Amino acid sequence: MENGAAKPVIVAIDGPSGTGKSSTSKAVAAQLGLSYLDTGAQYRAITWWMVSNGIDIEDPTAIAAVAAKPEIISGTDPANPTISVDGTDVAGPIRTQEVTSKVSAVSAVPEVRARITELQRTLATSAEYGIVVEGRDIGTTVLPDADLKIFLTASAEARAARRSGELKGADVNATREALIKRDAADSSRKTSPLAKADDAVEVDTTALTLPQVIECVVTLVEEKRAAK
Ligand SMILES: Nc1ncnc2c1ncn2[C@@H]1O[C@H](COP(=O)(O)OP(=O)(O)OP(=O)(O)O)[C@@H](O)[C@H]1O
Ligand SMILES: Nc1ccn([C@H]2C[C@H](O)[C@@H](COP(=O)(O)O)O2)c(=O)n1
Repeated sequence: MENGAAKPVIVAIDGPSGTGKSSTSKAVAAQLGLSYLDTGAQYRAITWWMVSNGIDIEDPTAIAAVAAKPEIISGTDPANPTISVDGTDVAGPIRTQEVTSKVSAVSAVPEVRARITELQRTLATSAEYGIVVEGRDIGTTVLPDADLKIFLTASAEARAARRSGELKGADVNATREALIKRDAADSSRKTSPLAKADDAVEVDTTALTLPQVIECVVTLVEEKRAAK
């Protein structure tokens, strides 16, 4: 891994669920010696905390009132990304069906977004060699001055097939409907919705293998680095 005197590079990778953001971002960051931040994990972590503390997920005012309480810490090593809430490792619990079904409602609350956005900007600006940050609003809101913005897409069918393979035997149609529902909620919220930045490079991953997507993004990052 060669970092030399390279200037830090900030890469924003956004897109709907199951388009390959986490797999691609982690691999690109590892290959180029950059930090990695999974912002979805942060929204899942705060959702897990709300559920664990009996906060009514249907009540945005109740969520807003306690949004500042949990201490969320993200580890940004792409070889070992971590996430903790008030000192507890929540990497497993944040992936449950319950958290997945509630995360869109919690992440739509402006006070939650303001809190998490601040954490994301702090991590991005402190990454010594640069960082790959993946999510839904990174290129549009969190890091509008990112050196490179990528927007990954894929057909709902391809995304559902990938997820069902991951969940071993999950029904593809039910998975597809759940993905579509979550994307619709994330795209239609008022504050900082899932959206492609005007200056993002769109990469349709439907017919690409994961190594092909990684290679494509690594090439784009290297071009940006060379031009810095
Ligand atoms: N191009 C690809 N071809 C085949 N499978 C892929 C491809 N990209 C990612 N995958 C697989 O699809 C699944 C979902 O990928 P990943 O978790 O990276 O997506 P994501 O966009 O981060 O999803 P989410 O937003 O829901 O967290 C994983 O099992 C991953 O290995
Ligand atoms: N920048 C982000 C990242 C994530 N979210 C919300 C919306 C997603 O449905 C949820 C979980 O993300 P995932 O783990 O599936 O990538 O978190 C967001 O609003 N903004």
